[in-house]
Amino acid sequence: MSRPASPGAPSEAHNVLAITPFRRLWISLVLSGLGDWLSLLALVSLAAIFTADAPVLVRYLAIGGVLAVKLAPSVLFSPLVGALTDRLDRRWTMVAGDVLRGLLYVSVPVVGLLAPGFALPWLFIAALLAEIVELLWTGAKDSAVPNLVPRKLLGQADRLGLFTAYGTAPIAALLFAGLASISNVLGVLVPSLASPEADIALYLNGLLFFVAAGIVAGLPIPAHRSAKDTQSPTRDARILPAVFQGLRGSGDPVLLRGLSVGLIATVVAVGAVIGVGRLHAEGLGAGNAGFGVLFAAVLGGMGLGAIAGPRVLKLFSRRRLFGLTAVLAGVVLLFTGAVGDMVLAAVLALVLGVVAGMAWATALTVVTREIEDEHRAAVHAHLNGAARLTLVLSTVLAPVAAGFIGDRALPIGPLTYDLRGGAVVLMAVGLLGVVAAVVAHHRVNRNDPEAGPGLLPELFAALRGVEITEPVAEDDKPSGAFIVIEGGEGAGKSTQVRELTVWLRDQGFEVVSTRQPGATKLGMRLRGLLLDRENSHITPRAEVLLYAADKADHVQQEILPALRRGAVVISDRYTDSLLAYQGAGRDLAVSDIRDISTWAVQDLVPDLTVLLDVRPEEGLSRLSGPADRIESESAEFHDRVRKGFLDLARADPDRYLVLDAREPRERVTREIQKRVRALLPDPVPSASEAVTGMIPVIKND
Ligand SMILES: Nc1ncnc2c1ncn2[C@@H]1O[C@H](COP(=O)(O)OP(=O)(O)OP(=O)(O)O)[C@@H](O)[C@H]1O
Ligand SMILES: Cc1cn([C@H]2C[C@H](O)[C@@H](COP(=O)(O)O)O2)c(=O)[nH]c1=O
Repeated sequence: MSRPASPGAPSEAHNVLAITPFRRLWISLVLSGLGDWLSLLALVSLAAIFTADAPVLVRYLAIGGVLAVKLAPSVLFSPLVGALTDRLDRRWTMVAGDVLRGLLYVSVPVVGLLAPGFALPWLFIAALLAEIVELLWTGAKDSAVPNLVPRKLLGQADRLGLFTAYGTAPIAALLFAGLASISNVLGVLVPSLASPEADIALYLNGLLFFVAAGIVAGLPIPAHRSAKDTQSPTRDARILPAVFQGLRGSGDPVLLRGLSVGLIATVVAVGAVIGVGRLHAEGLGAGNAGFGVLFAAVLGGMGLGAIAGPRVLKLFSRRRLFGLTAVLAGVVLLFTGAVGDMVLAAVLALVLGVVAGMAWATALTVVTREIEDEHRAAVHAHLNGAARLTLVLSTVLAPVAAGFIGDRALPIGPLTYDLRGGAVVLMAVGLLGVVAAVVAHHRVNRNDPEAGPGLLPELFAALRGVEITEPVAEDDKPSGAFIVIEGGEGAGKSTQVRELTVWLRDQGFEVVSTRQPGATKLGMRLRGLLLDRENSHITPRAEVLLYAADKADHVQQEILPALRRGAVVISDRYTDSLLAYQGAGRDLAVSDIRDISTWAVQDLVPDLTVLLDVRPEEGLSRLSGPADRIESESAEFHDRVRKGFLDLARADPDRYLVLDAREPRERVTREIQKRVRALLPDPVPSASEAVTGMIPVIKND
């Protein structure tokens, strides 16, 4: 008799933390994550303390140097160590990595005590060595995870890993601020400590790493990667190629560039606070404790913003929300630099973190909703890489810039204003961030399918929880062009929608390619219902209404807004499918269905309908995969549908282009281009087909 698997068995678990070995690994990751962030804060503070009597330029350069040594290697070199760590024993690499890092961090205050003259150089050497060790440790950890977690839970483990890596930052910062605020007591209790808060933080750090090593030593991690091992998704992709290739790969480069610029602006704002935070807090009279609070505020705020982002203002366009939060981040940073009060600066840093986190989460929502499946992974990698790279650069360069600006006293009449380098950097980055975010906002919102009539009315309505619906005024005729590709199953509609979209975009037109059913959120659900073969019980009238509901939502939410902006909308199927499939195919009165569909689509008639005509047997034979509910209808049904389409075209020949879909697809494409060229308000000259830089504008007549 077979025994059921125990609830803790990896293959049975639904929550990755229910797997005991992974849970233990995770605890060790929390400890080493805390240690890592604590070491960053302590080393930056020590660099400031060791250079306390030096000119401000030297102090800022020392801080910039510590940040560069701590942050740059993991972003730039982590993909390179993957191959090396595959050859090392993973468990012992992690154990040795934790022990070595612990020893290196503990050595910094010890050397400071024994050889004060060598304290600063050793701080850099120890930090660099610890980062090199961390690279190997991370490689081993990434390839250990798939051994402890079944493949289906790797995504969950990856998300938890990311959450742990960043979530420990504000906790470590608060811990550091706590230690700093009792530094006087610590100094009295342990008089041998040169800089009590930083020294204690580094000793604590060592302890955290040693405990983490002890936990990992007991984990059942096979020594080497085996052929069947899945690679953990946490392993870093190469950042630079991801940044540049992702930018090229998207179907909507204007949107992607806008998202990149806006995100970079917010990330640079956060990096600037971290980079100049230590000496800025000192200028505000708060020292190490103030630095810890600023750090915790900005990174903790980011976490809160990232969680809150998808939940706030649900009725407000995500693209607009992204633009607004990016602009707000710049404005808040400007004030963070300008205020001369530590408490206010900390509150503003928290707000900055929240809006930056919201901008990040909102950008991801836009990508998930609007970037085509085949480009999405590349776009995610691009945004991730660009954000990490700019975070490191801005964190390192902000203190360098502040050092060169220096601290000055500006005489203003009888008063003097203390202008500190850190504050100037924060204000300048804030100002530049506002400009960059405004540009990003314009780019991202150029083709927003969700946007209401005006930003402020939409924002106020969303704040009140009311959705704004735009009435179609008589004189508010859409100015774009609406092209529909119709036909039976497998006629080549999607192929031709794709070709036409690329061709028109190359000519500089704004193109929205879409389909029925399934373009909106509701539409996707309806599509699932309508095409599921299990739903054989759907009655013909209900079917008409479900398809009509998809059309109503689609026209209101996507097609009309795009046409009003002047875009060319290309839809794979539209109302003629309803008339042909449900009217002719199901044998319902076509006139009834026409009334329902005209009402649903607010009388919107395409400027051109291309009918790709093919015998149903031939069209269906082109399709791969199991037939859906409609495809698996009888041959007679599909014959009636084909006849229904041809009857519609015959009744309105001016609006239709009927093409033989058995022709080679390139010829079909050329015929469609010929007809579309004549239709567009500013026709594309035949000679310009190879010219991609030309941007004809669709004008209002
Ligand atoms: N003119 C053509 N001649 C031969 N095959 C074609 C032609 N056009 C498209 N195809 C192929 O037929 C298959 C179906 O094409 P496509 O997905 O574009 O059809 P469709 O009409 O959108 O299908 P569906 O009814 O499922 O939406 C694809 O494999 C495509 O490559
Ligand atoms: C719009 C519309 C569609 N149908 C049918 C036609 C197809 O079988 C499916 C849609 O899937 P495809 O990917 O476009 O092939 O739905 C319909 O019966 N009525 C309609 O209005």
